[in-house]
Amino acid sequence: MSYVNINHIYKSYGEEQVLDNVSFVIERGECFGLIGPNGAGKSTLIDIITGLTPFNSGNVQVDNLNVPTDIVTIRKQIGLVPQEIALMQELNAIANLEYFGGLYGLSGKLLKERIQEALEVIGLTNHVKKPVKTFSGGMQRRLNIAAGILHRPNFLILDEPTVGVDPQSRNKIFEFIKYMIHEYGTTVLYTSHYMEEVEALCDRLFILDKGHQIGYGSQSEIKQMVQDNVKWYLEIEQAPLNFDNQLTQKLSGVQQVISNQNKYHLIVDPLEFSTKALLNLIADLQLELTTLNKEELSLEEAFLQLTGKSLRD
Ligand SMILES: Nc1ncnc2c1ncn2[C@@H]1O[C@H](COP(=O)(O)OP(=O)(O)OP(=O)(O)O)[C@@H](O)[C@H]1O
Repeated sequence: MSYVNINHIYKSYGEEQVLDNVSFVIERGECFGLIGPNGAGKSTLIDIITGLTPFNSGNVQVDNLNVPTDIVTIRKQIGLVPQEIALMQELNAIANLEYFGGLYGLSGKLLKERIQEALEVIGLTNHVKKPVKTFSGGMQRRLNIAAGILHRPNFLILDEPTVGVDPQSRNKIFEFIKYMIHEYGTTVLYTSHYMEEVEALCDRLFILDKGHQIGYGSQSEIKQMVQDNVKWYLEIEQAPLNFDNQLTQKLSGVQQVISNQNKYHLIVDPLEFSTKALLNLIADLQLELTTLNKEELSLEEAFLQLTGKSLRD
């Protein structure tokens, strides 16, 4: 059942078209990934959904309510965890959460209970008395998240929640997201530049680049969009140092080589690439091939194929 409907959204800042006919649906209770290179328009879209930025045309609905007309009711359902840490550095964790809980209209016993639960699910119960300025980056990120869930939102929007956090804090954040979905049926919109995170958390996703839809659907649907690209994995005993270059220069259709010691991943265009030519090259160089397998592209590889490798300003 759809929970968020984004229909034909256009948004410009002056001359710049920042969102160009963007449409997608987020199902109730799913973790939906919104990914794209820098400047793609992800934060602008989040600002539109949360009623912080107007749009030029199209319509946005959350739980059958319209943005911006019904934004006051919609906001009660939303927990927004912004990219920037929004905490009062001189105050401790409890005082910060009391402040944010107050903004959501919580008080007394209920507020105390919600603060305790938020601290537990995000793993901060042992650090409640120290001022936030003494917290590590990961602890601050986790407290930032706790502040966004005190009112038990149906719809949790996490804008790059793992920037600058260590793997332990990142795992805790992942556990927390799964807990919210499992325990409360929360719908999650998750943006990140880390493809392996989106791969692990999100069943469906939308890829945005310079305001345009590049891909939309399940992970396997996205990977099928680049089915023209195939990945081969090979292991070679004692390969020469320049073997990477030989693979790209001497074989046609090799688009990318990722190597680590004697292990090589080749992304190739199957219309041009020939395994026979690869085997001939290995034989000519008198190398010993120990493994050769065809592999599925990772989400990151599919993303790079779809959005290209040119740097964004
Ligand atoms: N308030 C604003 N005024 C003018 N242009 C803006 C404004 N906010 C964003 N933009 C422009 O809109 C485009 C999309 O920006 P946005 O921040 O939405 O992208 P993003 O995908 O969130 O990027 P990042 O991954 O770097 O956070 C960029 O070109 C940006 O410069």
